[in-house]
Amino acid sequence: MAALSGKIIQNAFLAQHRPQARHSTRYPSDFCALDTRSVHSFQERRLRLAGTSAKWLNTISTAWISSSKQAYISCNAAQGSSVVSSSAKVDFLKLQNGSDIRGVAVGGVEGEPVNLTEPVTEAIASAFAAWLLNKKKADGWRRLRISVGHDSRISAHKLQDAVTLGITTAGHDVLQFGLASTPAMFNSTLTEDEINHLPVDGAIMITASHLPYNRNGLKFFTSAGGLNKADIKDILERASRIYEDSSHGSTQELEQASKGEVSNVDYMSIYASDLVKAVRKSAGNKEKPLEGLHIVVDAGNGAGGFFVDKVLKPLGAITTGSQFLEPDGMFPNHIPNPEDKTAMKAITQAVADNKADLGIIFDTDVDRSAAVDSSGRELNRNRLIALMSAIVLEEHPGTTIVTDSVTSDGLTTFIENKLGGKHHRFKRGYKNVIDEAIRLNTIGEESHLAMETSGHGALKENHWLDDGAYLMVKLLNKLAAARILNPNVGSKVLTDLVEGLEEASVTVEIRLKIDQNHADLKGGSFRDYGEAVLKHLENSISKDEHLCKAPKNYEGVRVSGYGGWFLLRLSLHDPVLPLNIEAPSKDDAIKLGLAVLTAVSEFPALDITALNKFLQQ
Ligand SMILES: O=P(O)(O)OC[C@H]1O[C@H](O)[C@H](O)[C@@H](O)[C@@H]1O
Repeated sequence: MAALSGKIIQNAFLAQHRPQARHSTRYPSDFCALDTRSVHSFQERRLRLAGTSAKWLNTISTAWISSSKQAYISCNAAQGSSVVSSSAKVDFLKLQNGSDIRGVAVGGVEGEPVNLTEPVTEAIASAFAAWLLNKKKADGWRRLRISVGHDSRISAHKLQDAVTLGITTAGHDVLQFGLASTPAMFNSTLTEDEINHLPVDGAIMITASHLPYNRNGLKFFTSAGGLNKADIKDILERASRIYEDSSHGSTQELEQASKGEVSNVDYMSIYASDLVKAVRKSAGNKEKPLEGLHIVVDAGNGAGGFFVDKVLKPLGAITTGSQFLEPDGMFPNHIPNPEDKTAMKAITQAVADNKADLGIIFDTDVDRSAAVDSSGRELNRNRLIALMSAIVLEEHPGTTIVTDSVTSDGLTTFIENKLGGKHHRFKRGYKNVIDEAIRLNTIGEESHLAMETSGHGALKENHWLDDGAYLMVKLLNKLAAARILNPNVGSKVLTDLVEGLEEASVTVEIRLKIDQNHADLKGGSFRDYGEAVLKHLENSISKDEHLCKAPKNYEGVRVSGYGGWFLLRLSLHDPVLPLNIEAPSKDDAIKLGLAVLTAVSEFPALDITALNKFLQQ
């Protein structure tokens, strides 16, 4: 292993810039105009590349980004990364966000310095290749094929170039997919297609999901699924060593550098055609099973626009009124997030304006989704889980549905009493939920669906891939099958499936921040502090006769009372204690909130302003 990663490290700083020369015509030739004969350290060479990228980004900005304000920010973006000094110390581990990598890729936002620079990204990509090679060491040294895709962010192209460089200089080949969805990237590790050199050994998606325009990140996949936290830590540690060691390159090493090839593949067409096939199959192989059905899509200017041209239209659906399909990394219309109220309002409005039968909304990288029925009823959060549970339980009676921790009591009753399934309410985090469903199957408890209220959902039949487009395809399958029997049915088929789901009239999430610099932490971590808050809350609850701790709970403190419930837990990533409350009335919600307030106000490092505000409303 040491020798293997040594080889990668060596190759990584033997960077030459040939891959750019092979890029598609999208790249202006001056982008590759680097003097590869002169010898520079790994970081210096990458800084020169960053400068060149700035020029390139300016050149393409009018095509890539529509408004002048956006073009200005894109220039800023490149400048932000090019000012990083080659001697700057980089804390790679700070870029870890659970099982993803996230950072600031665009400068200009106060207090948010760029930390996901091109040299850093390049080192991470080299490290992923080294990690992947190590995983496949049974095969011996060989050239890997890695697919690279990105969402619509304004830093997408410069990071794509950095990733490509990191992989090719390590001697491996890159398949560039361009604008792609996260699930499609995973899928490319499974697709059998010799002509397009598929499947790939690994895939990298450049995305920061719904986060603001200045962020970006990386997600990694192998055919076994998304990498876990430990893998990401391993990759970041390798990347740090690659970055640090880079100043030791020599002329001779540069001469010997092995370089991978770069090719462009229209993978989204391949991936989308599988979705089309799935819907046709559920409608007895009818060519246009959605003919006459009006479906509007809101891609939020992310990567989901393909769903209209490559999925819905071939299936015969009418898609007029679909909106925000064109990629725009400034997200000028709304945050591409099916949990966001403004985003849901936008798609609901589009359904109403167009008198559509169904609305579909995706997040930026299409691993999450939600729907709206023809009456404007939102099918997201608990309702979407209920709907998917109804579909999956028809196919697999009695199966266990694994969800995140903030799902409602009403959902449990619905799954268990109405649908005859089992609800396993686990932890927050899509990876946690998916891994738990996989674990249940390995210990003999059948589970076919893992879903979060955030709109992440994965099915066993789809390789446990959390794919927002596939979730919507499951809804389309249902519609297509129903229309075989009655060509006039619309989204009522779906709405009827969630009939009987009890919903609280008050649903709120309040996020309580922990001040990490507060003296009350006594030098300890925010996690320790948060745990202490939770312990204290648990004790105080046990003395309150109106409240009852949930008998089974996997994170935080979940309590029933006053006809509703609350959950206080530690955020997966941030120094925050999110508090979810659901209650039949505002009065009941306030009673639950007050029970929390009484316990947590003894912790001065906890900012309870948001809770007080809710209680005083
Ligand atoms: O714990 P929180 O701060 O609420 O964040 C929880 C969320 O974190 C990430 O965004 C994960 O991708 C989600 O799957 C998860 O739901």
